[in-house]
Amino acid sequence: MSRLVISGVSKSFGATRVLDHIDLDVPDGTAAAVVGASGCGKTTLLRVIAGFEAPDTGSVQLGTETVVRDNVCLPPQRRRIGYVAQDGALFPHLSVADNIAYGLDTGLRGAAARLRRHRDRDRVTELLAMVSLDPGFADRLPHQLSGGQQQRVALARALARKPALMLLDEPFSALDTGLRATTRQAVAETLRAAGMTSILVTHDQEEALSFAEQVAVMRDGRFTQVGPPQHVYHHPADLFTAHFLGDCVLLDALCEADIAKSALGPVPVQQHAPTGQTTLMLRPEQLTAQVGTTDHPHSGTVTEVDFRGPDVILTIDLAEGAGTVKVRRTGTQAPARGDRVRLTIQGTAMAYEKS
Ligand SMILES: Nc1ncnc2c1ncn2[C@@H]1O[C@H](COP(=O)(O)OP(=O)(O)OP(=O)(O)O)[C@@H](O)[C@H]1O
Repeated sequence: MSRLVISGVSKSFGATRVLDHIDLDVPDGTAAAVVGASGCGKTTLLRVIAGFEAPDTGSVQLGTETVVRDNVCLPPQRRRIGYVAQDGALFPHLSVADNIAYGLDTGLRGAAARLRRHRDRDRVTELLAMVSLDPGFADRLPHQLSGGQQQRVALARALARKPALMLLDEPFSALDTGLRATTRQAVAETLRAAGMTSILVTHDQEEALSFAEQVAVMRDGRFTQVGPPQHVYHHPADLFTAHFLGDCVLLDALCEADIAKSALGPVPVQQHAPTGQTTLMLRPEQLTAQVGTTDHPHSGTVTEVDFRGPDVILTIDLAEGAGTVKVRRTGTQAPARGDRVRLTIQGTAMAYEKS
């Protein structure tokens, strides 16, 4: 069992509070992603879990073991936790096999260690297979691998100790877009196949949403929201979280009995939404723009077409100066600049009290 439960963890450096009452429950064998802007405290949280920093207050429980509470603080090497850093941190002078075998090291040195590593060769091959690397990579040096391959070796090294929990600190951020997505998928599959509990720290919302069963959005050392990716994306707790997780369409709306009336007509909103003047939030893919209707009340004019490959983002000026909205459309047969379009909303919107 390797459920991770973090309760009331706070940490200050001098007068600056970097973690402020953090609670997180990661069920056994699942992945959580902590996403937030640079400097919000993500790495510090991982360092507290790993044992490189002691929190001022709070507790960390891994499986049946309390690794931090009050005066108890297990040293990192006794925590059964693997850590993969942003740059992989492989030893440049050691081969791939020796880098991985280092993770298997039991403290033996010299000839005994060499003998041990030789015996561990089979395990190295097994670990390379786990991270989808050919056994032929074993004798290469890290600089003879691509960035994505290096990160897989780093993961294999961390897996070698069979940790109960894997911590991943922005492990894909140095990779270019294509490699990033494939490496992320490979790592997620490896961890899933191993049934390992994990936490990924990232500043990339798409990465967080695709990687984990649970996403925690961090702002200034606090979680603004923790929940399944689809829920936090479609029902963000506040406008900060909404903006952080993706593009937003914002409209003024009058809200009553969980229906909001805006320039685009009435739309259902979340249960127990605020009443009166609100700010309405939709995702751009919730709007459809149909060309050719000129006199419909919920129409507008396309003023910008931002081509992004698989889709385009249309900027549309609403009729009667009611504002501007952004609409996501597939790239084929998208409206052109100057087209008049009729707008309709799909699904439920989120209404927030006007700030
Ligand atoms: N040992 C330390 N001593 C003093 N301040 C620190 C220390 N470690 C981190 N900080 C500060 O704590 C804050 C949070 O740092 P942290 O590295 O946790 O942020 P982060 O969200 O991981 O950022 P990034 O995405 O840029 O890595 C920062 O303002 C940082 O300068």
